[in-house]
Amino acid sequence: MNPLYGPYAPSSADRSGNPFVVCEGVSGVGKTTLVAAVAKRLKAATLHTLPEPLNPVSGTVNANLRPLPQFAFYLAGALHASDIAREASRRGPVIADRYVSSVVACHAAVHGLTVDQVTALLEPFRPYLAVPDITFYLRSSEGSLRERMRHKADVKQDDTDLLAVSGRLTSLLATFATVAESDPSAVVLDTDGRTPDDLASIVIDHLERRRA
Ligand SMILES: Nc1ncnc2c1ncn2[C@@H]1O[C@H](COP(=O)(O)OP(=O)(O)O)[C@@H](O)[C@H]1O
Ligand SMILES: Cc1cn([C@H]2C[C@H](O)[C@@H](COP(=O)(O)OP(=O)(O)O)O2)c(=O)[nH]c1=O
Repeated sequence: MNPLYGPYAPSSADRSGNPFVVCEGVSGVGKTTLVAAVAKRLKAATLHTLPEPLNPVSGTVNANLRPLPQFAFYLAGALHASDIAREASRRGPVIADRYVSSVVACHAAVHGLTVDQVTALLEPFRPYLAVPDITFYLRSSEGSLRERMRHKADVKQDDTDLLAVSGRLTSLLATFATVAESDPSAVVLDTDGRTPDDLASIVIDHLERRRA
């Protein structure tokens, strides 16, 4: 029996037709910039996975917890992000900078797990997780990524590791691709040679076509 009832049940989602949009991809690919550009044009609420109050302790958690408790920590972030998304989508569109796909893809890549194993662990919590209408998986060449990373604000240990730890970028690209393949909301967005504004127009076009 599904144990997510009573106090464990998700709050009712009266989204009034407001879209829940997600941007995914590796660090430095341009998620935060695109989320800000789309939010400005759509007057959408934004959220980030990991949300507050968990976000500031992620470095300590990554450094000190073994893989399973680390997963539980990021899962808590996704569950809380779902609550934030449900609440905000009562009032208007919502766009998220990372969400459940990042939890699966990052955790699998960092700990050398398969996407299937991490997905199985997540499965009992699915009924609680708000379902995105559309998830943009941002991609870029390694050259563009290195260039963007040089200018990125607030670079953390995971960001440095992405390009410094041997095989990390390759495995993250692979886990994101695997997650995208089984995501019915997935749209792959190539970002090379496109400005944040170009990309925001593409995102908004997709949303308008979905509504039509
Ligand atoms: N489409 C783009 N073309 C060129 N540079 C970009 C683009 N999108 C973002 N950037 C730049 O790349 C860097 C990383 O972007 P950011 O949005 O912080 O990435 P993420 O949130 O995916 O880590 C920033 O300096 C940003 O200005
Ligand atoms: C959401 C999530 C992020 N991460 C990692 C990915 C990022 O390298 C790092 C910080 O994410 P984030 O703050 O979104 O930074 P960025 O702007 O670099 O995308 O945390 C995980 O390892 N597991 C997760 O579940």
